[in-house]
Amino acid sequence: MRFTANARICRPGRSAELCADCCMDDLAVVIVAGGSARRFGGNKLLLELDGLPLFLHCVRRFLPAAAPGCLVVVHPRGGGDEFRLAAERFLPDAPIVWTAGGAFRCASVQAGLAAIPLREGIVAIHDAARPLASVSLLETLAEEARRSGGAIPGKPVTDTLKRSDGGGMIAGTVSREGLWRVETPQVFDLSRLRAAYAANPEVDFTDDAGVMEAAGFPCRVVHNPEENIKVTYPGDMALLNRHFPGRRQ
Ligand SMILES: Nc1ccn([C@@H]2O[C@H](COP(=O)(O)OP(=O)(O)OP(=O)(O)O)[C@@H](O)[C@H]2O)c(=O)n1
Ligand SMILES: C[C@](O)(CO)[C@H](O)COP(=O)(O)O
Repeated sequence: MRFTANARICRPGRSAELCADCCMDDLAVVIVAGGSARRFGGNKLLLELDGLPLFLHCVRRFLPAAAPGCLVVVHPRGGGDEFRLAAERFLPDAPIVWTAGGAFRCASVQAGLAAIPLREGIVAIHDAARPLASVSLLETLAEEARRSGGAIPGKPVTDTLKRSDGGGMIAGTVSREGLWRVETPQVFDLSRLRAAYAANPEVDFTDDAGVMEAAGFPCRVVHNPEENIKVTYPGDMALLNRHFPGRRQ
C-alpha cells in the first residue's frame, strides 16, 4: 500500500476506491511503540505478523482515519532507525510523524502528545502491541469521546476473582461487580488529556484513562466484543498467529 499526501485509501470493506472522506479531521492518533518488551524478551514490535511488522498493523489501519499529518508513532529512544526503515519498506510514503519515547509508557504518551500538530480535537492513544484493534472500534470510541470527553474499550470481567496472601493461599474472594479489563485505543478530548498529563507529568499510570481520572475528567468504558490481544509474553504472539489468518481490517 502506498500513501500519498492528498489521496487517501479507504479501508477495505467500505470501498475499494481512493476516498477523501474517510478521515476524521479532528482526530489525532498516537501509537506508542517505545517500550522495551522486557517480558517478551526482545523487540516484539518489529516481528512480522502476517507479512507486516507488528507495529505497522495499527498504523496501516488507522492512518486513513486520522486527520492529515496527525498520526504519530512513538519509537523507543535510540531505536528510531529500525522503526523508520521498517515503515519505509512496508508502507512507503506513509505520512507518519515520528518521535522518541521515554522510560515509562506515560512518558512516551507525553512525547506523542507534544508531536501532534493540533491544538484541539480528539486523540486516540493506542498500544502498537495490540495489532487487532479495528477502525470501527476507533470510530465508536471517537464518537463517544466527542460526547463525553473520554472513551475506552474493554470487556467485563467474567472470571471469579481471588486475592492471594502472597504465598499462594487464598485470602478472599473479590467481587467482580462493575470490573472491566480495559484496552486501547483510548480516545479523549485532546486539550483535556494534555491538561491531565500536565497535572501529573511524572506519575507512571498503567493507562491514559487513569491520568484523566486522577485529573477529575470523566471517561466512559465501551464494551468491545472483538479480539484485541496485547502482545506481552511470547505466548501471546503464538495466540495472535492462530487468530490472524483470514482476518483483514
Ligand atoms: N516506555 C514505554 C513503555 C511502553 N510503551 C508502549 O506501550 C505499549 C504497551 O506496553 P507493553 O507492551 O506492555 O510494554 P513494554 O515496555 O514494551 O513491555 P515490558 O513492560 O514487558 O518491558 C507497547 O506498545 C509499548 O511499546 C512505550 O511506548 N513506551
Ligand atoms: C494501556 C493498557 O494496554 C491497557 O490495558 C495496559 O494497561 C498497558 O499495560 P502495560 O503495563 O504496559 O502492560
